[in-house]
Amino acid sequence: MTVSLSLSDLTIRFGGHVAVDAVSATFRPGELTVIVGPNGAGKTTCFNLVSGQLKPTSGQVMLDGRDISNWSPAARARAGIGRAFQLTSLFPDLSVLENVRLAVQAREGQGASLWRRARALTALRDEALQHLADVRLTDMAQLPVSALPHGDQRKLEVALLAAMRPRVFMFDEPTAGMSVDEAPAILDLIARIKGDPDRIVLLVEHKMDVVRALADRIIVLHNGALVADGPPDEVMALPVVREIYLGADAAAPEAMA
Ligand SMILES: Nc1ncnc2c1ncn2[C@@H]1O[C@H](COP(=O)(O)OP(=O)(O)OP(=O)(O)O)[C@@H](O)[C@H]1O
Repeated sequence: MTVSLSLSDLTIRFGGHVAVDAVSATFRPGELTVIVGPNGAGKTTCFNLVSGQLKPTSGQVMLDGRDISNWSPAARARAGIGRAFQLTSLFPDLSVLENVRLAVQAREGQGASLWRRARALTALRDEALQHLADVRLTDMAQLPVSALPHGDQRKLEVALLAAMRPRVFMFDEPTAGMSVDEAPAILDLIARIKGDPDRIVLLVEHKMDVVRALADRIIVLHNGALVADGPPDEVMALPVVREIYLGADAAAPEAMA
């Protein structure tokens, strides 16, 4: 079934503060949408509402035509909404490869008979190795997760997400804290994922070079509200967006980099 995801008047209040304010948007498969906005604009809160860490005060998150606004994060993950794992939820003493293999196995489920499962172990391992190769972590496969440097931990988070094969991929600043040498591994993988016509990809990102490289569409949040939504060139040229990023004396668009 083709995946569909939409937000309808999505709103959350924390006391008197409206962190996400009546946001409506429909996301299309085969499209990568970047959510941008200044610090405190509501980007991460919006992600939390989609992945289930938060429930809206009003409005809906709709997946495949069903209102999932009050579903748990686990139920949403089973329905295909995938957000990068926090490494704290992994098995830190197991190897990098074992962790990815377990993620692939979890996706495949436990239905097969014992001998078929035994035969499938090689296939699971091969797929896990491929996910590691995709984020250029092959050399780290045998290390315990706890021994990975920060940048490699971020890569592993993405490899684990890819192993789950979600229908909606959610990346929250996936290259934050990475060196310039490390980031391309992640960006190349996201570029490949967004080429899949059956996946929706959502990205929260501050770095404008990453936004430019990957975005099919940009949504701008400001004070919790959606103030712009459309193709990157059009959105970045809008006076309201230039004002948010640059102040009233908006200069050339390059200054947004
Ligand atoms: N659990 C919470 N309780 C109270 N206020 C919250 C909570 N979570 C977020 N907020 C507030 O909601 C607003 C939006 O925060 P959010 O983290 O979503 O912004 P953001 O756009 O992701 O910012 P950044 O780019 O700095 O990560 C902020 O004013 C924040 O302080």
